Amino acid sequence: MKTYAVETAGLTKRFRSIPAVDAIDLKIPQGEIFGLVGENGAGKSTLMKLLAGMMQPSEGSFRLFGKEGKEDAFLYHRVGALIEQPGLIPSLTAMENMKTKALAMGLHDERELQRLLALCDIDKSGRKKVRAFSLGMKQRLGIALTLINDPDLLILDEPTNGIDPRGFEAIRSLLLRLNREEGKTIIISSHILEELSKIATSYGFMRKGRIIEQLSSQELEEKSQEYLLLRTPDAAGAAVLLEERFAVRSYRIVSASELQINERVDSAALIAALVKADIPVWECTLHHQSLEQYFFAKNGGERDVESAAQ
Ligand SMILES: Nc1ncnc2c1ncn2[C@@H]1O[C@H](COP(=O)(O)OP(=O)(O)OP(=O)(O)O)[C@@H](O)[C@H]1O
Repeated sequence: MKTYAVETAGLTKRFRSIPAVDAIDLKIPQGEIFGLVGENGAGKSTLMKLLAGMMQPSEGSFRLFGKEGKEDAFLYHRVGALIEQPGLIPSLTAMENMKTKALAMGLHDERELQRLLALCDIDKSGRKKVRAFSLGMKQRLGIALTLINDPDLLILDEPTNGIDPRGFEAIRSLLLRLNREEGKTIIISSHILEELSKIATSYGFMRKGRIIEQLSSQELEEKSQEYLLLRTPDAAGAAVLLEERFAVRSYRIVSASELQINERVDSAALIAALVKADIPVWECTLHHQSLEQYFFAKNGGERDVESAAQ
């Protein structure tokens, strides 16, 4: 049976009766890097705080690694969270910050702390105080702090926000290492899908407190690839021809007069074959949808429909 790191059922959090997280049913299998995507105010941080035990739900429940989240206090030792500010003490060094948190948790293994600092590439900062760190270094130290209790699930809220490309690359390779070599499940949020796409293995699109779509990186890749759009009065007939003559399986009948073809196909040969079969072709155009376009179609597109209806 598949083990889920996270399973939520109707998980809801309201602030003054307004839902910030609205009846979310979500399943995240163990071993994933789950990218939580959504615009500002979508409810990402609130969802993460609920899962990290930093907030109580108004309704609903969740399970972590198959156990009831809010009932099993021990379970939170399996979770490491970096939400909003990393909670660093600016007047201390990286190691002093690590020791302070470790002592508060009753842990004393200095060699392990040194290993974590090296893993997060922050071990060479020596006597430098945290206040002199770059944003990227602070975030990496923030991640090192979340690793002290060796959690199985890491919850990271926009850890790459405001970080330059080099800093981003360092965090990206760190997270991939934590996932692949140390087997950690990671939930990471961002409003920049392009960034997440370099890390995530699956995604949840969040809007107005709801998960509006959950899909794997492969599915997202397919949806954001090039496609051929065929406009014809007989989309169904064209689809049959496409399958029989061109062995194309990946297509979608968008409407009675539109066919989206997701596989590469010789468009000139296709048009010739359609015309020969008495299927008129009004238009045949190549389109490319970027990840960003896909994201905005999910967000802005639906908003436009709603506001037009109001
Ligand atoms: N403690 C709180 N009290 C009242 N309202 C809150 C509180 N925390 C969040 N909210 C509201 O809940 C909604 C979701 O906020 P949340 O911070 O979870 O979104 P987000 O997707 O993480 O956004 P951002 O990317 O800006 O952090 C927002 O409308 C926010 O104003």
